[in-house]
Amino acid sequence: MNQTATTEQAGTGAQLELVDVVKQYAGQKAPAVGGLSLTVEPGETVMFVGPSGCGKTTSLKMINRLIEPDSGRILIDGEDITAHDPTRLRRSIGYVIQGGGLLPHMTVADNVGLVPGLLHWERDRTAERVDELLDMVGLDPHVYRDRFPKELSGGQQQRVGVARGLAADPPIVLMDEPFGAVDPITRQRLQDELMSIQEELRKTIVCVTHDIDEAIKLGDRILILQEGAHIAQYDAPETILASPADDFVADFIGSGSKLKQLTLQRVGELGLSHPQTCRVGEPVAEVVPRVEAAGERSVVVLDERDRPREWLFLRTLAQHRTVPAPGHALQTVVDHRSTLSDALDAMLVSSHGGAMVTGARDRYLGVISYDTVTAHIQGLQKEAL
Ligand SMILES: Nc1ncnc2c1ncn2[C@@H]1O[C@H](COP(=O)(O)OP(=O)(O)OP(=O)(O)O)[C@@H](O)[C@H]1O
Repeated sequence: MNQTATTEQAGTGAQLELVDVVKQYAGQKAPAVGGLSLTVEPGETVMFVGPSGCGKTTSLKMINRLIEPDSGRILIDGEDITAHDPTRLRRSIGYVIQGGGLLPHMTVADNVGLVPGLLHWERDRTAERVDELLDMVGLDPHVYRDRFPKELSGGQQQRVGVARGLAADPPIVLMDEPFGAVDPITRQRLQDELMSIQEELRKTIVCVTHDIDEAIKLGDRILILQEGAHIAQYDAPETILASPADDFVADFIGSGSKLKQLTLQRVGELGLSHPQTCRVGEPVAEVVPRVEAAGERSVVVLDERDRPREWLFLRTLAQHRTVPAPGHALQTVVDHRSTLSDALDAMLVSSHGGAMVTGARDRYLGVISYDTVTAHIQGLQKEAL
């Protein structure tokens, strides 16, 4: 394990239980949430999906009492939190919203350190935690901690929002359409990052989304709700795809569920190849013979923290004396927990017929080739016949 992960290892998730929770807004004929009961196990990620207005957000916000339930009980590790002081409760549950919800007049560090500050953490401890979290969500603390939200891209703001939700190491994190406001490629990167963070932290995460593919990708279980927050199905994605409980669920997940298997299959489950690598700053005169001796025409460039920075043809590399550090962001990198459909997207912009694959903290693991993915898809298609 890496050196910065020590403080989070204790922070595993708590069990969350809703028992017959009801909410009816004034002036509404029927309850928005008409008696919802469910259990989320410690460390589990549960995705809430369902048609617009079915009560997803209301259900989520009752968990941290941003909305007060009319009746029912909400238990964290068996303890009824409806009796708790709501402000204290909200500090103990992480909350991530669309766009990040950052306070514009506060720096990135102050935004992330907000809840630790309210909990009276020592300043040094907060500062250390802020840097650790920025690093975890893929933002270099030295570059970003003193910036203001308006100096960040939408994806970066959302990353800060995720860091803020995790700052006080809460056992439960609620997310409301966390990646709804960013473009598809950024969204995919953020989803990948969340998966690798979750692999490390095992928080209990409840996340509302409109996107069934996102639910399939991120969820250990998916809660499909009908109007009034009535449960249509609550199961693992594989089960929902293979055996939808009824026509409502079948319609909701849509056609092409074989294709959705692609959304389920992870890059890390297929074989990776291991082409030659080199380091930023290494003399090109040493790299080229090594790569040529291996019979290869290109080389993966890693930085000092083992992160892939570039995938270069030798003819391009030969124009330099030392291996250069590219300034641009890479499109052809996928997390090992990314889905095959994400990998295919990344490969479409690659001239190497593949994508570089990373593990925890963006460390390089190997390369997945277009041929491996297409052979796998053909296998799936044969099985489906
Ligand atoms: N403050 C409110 N006052 C009155 N009715 C409300 C209020 N908030 C939500 N509702 C109603 O309660 C029902 C559930 O709303 P909720 O926002 O929980 O649904 P949702 O599934 O999250 O919807 P969406 O997917 O569109 O965000 C809807 O009929 C909505 O119109």
